[in-house]
Amino acid sequence: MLQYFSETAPLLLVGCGHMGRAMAQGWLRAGVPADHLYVVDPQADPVSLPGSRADHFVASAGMLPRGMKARAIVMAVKPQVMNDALPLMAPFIGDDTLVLSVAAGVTLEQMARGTGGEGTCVRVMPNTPAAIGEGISGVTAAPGISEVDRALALELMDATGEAVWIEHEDQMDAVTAVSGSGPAYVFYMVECLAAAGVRQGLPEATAMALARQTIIGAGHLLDAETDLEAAELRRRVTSPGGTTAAALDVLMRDDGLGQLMERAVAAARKRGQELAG
Ligand SMILES: NC(=O)C1=CN([C@@H]2O[C@H](COP(=O)(O)OP(=O)(O)OC[C@H]3O[C@@H](n4cnc5c(N)ncnc54)[C@H](OP(=O)(O)O)[C@@H]3O)[C@@H](O)[C@H]2O)C=CC1
Ligand SMILES: O=C(O)[C@@H]1CCC=N1
Repeated sequence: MLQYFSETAPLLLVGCGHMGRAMAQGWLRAGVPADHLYVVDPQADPVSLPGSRADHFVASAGMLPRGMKARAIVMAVKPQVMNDALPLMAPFIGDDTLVLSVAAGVTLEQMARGTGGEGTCVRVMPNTPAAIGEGISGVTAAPGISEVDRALALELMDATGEAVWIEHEDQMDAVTAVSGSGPAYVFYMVECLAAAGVRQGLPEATAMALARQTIIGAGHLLDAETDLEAAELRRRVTSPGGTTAAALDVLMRDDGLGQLMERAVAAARKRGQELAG
């Protein structure tokens, strides 16, 4: 990825909140030199991004070096401010510039309107485990994107974990609902499991320690056992007639977790569609 950027054709991050910072950490870890990374954010706090250059953090686009054309601009602002934020980037978009948006719901068409049709738009849906190189992103663009730009978009997101190309943009709201929002479902699972432990008589701290490490350990096991499906790992916990079977009888019934997850993911996807503007 190093070959794509330079001081005069840098990587420009717009919005360095939870998601923007998580990605920038991944890029710096992947070897993007701090000299080749600029950040625009009203909060502009380089301390939050170790390894970055303080003088490359600016509070507004107007404070970026004049005449600079970015090789890639990654828009990580809220969907609701995208229509205002995109036109401000126009001076930094050249023929060669890739404009990526990670905003839920924001479509390629909306991006093209915001950039005035300049540059090449790419829509991405990452997730926050990107901060530790364990993210997964869905990436899509109009069919005419060049091989080089497609490779750059995938490499940018690969640097934060894995990246998968999504052929049809209309699947991006489903990607958002599964993997973009997904980490929150897992963290809520920790909260619910701990709360259930407390209800069964465990001290709060003990219940949280048990729930937390159970999710961490299960995730690592899933990662380590690459040949085994999640369903097989589940079966290996489940002794016939045992305790897990009793719990799964509750979770797997018709109105159980499967149905609840289906409704939750459908709600997230619908909200993504509503955020398009
Ligand atoms: N959080 C997540 O897990 C994921 C988020 N996303 C997407 O990432 C985007 C950002 O979300 P998230 O990081 O959670 O939000 P945050 O609010 O944490 O970060 C957004 C940042 O952008 C700043 N900002 C606002 N306007 C501008 C502007 N015009 N120029 C530059 N910076 C600006 C905000 O500053 P201020 O606070 O002062 O407004 C804030 O620091 C959203 O579009 C979301 O859909 C995608 C996948 C996962
Ligand atoms: O909640 C949201 O809208 C964003 C998009 C995916 C995760 N967070």
